[in-house]
Amino acid sequence: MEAACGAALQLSTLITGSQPNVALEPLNQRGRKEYMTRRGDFRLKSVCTRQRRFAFGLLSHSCNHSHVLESENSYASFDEDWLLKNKAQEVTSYLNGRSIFLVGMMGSGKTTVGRILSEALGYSFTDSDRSVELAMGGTSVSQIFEQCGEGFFRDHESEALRILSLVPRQIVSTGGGAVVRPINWKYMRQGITVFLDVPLDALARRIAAVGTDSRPLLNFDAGDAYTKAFVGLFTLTKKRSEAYADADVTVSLLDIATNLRLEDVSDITPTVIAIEVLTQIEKFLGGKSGGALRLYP
Ligand SMILES: Nc1ncnc2c1ncn2[C@@H]1O[C@H](COP(=O)(O)OP(=O)(O)O)[C@@H](O)[C@H]1O
Ligand SMILES: O=C(O)C1=C[C@@H](OP(=O)(O)O)[C@@H](O)[C@H](O)C1
Repeated sequence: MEAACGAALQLSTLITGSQPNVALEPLNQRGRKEYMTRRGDFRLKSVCTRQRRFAFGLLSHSCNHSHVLESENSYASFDEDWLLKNKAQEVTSYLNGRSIFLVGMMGSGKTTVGRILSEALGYSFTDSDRSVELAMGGTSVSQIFEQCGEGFFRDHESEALRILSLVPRQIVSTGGGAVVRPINWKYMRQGITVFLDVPLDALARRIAAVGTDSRPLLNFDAGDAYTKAFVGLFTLTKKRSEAYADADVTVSLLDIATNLRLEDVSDITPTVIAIEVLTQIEKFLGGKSGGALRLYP
């Protein structure tokens, strides 16, 4: 590994992101939620297991369930995936091939949401951490930190982003610390930068669920997984919040939850977050900021 620390990056391996063929797996019990309007309010309710296709009263669905649309209560629901596809189609022309760089803290969903976006847009998906690992012959990020130090990892992360910035039509999930180096912004600004803003408590819960082993900056000796994650993320957030705010677009889970009248951001599915990413990008690029396919009023 000592030798590997000094080895030059194998640049050719850096741009081999996986292709957009990833199936969306439900992340919680609610899975594929459906959103219902009731006199303009949105409520979450599962009404039918088959595909529905309508939004806000513009009915065009293939489900015979009798309560999908009720004129008295103005019920209408739509399928998240259908909405995502339509939004992706709308945004494609505005993007004009530009890549999307997702930034945000560890656990903010850059990889999960990024894969969904790549599939919807027909873009390739690359995780910059995986690019660094590939360039280091498969050595994990944790091992690189342990054996070569954070500075070494950051140098290779910058090189990975430089190369990735040359490639159009891709979704890049960046490492949480990529925003701290100004040079990385130069690379990421070749595309559109999107900050996934997730409350600390939700981040810590997500990371605690999978453990801190693969995240060296959160892997302290003391405390349970949630406490380690929360304390580590809290410290890092203080140092990074200004940098994240430099992203072209911010997608705030708290804002989405407020608009959808959800009590807990954990109830927001990755697909809904992906839709909001596209909506905000469209707004940023001067599109019609939602138009007929808005997620909420
Ligand atoms: N919207 C979400 N709701 C619930 N869990 C999520 C959501 N997005 C991501 N997760 C989970 O959180 C963890 C971290 O997500 P990940 O996409 O790997 O984040 P990042 O790439 O930003 O570190 C994973 O276990 C993932 O399944
Ligand atoms: O926040 C950070 O400094 C880091 C985030 C990690 O990536 P994810 O954000 O994908 O977990 C990885 O790059 C490394 O452990 C450092």
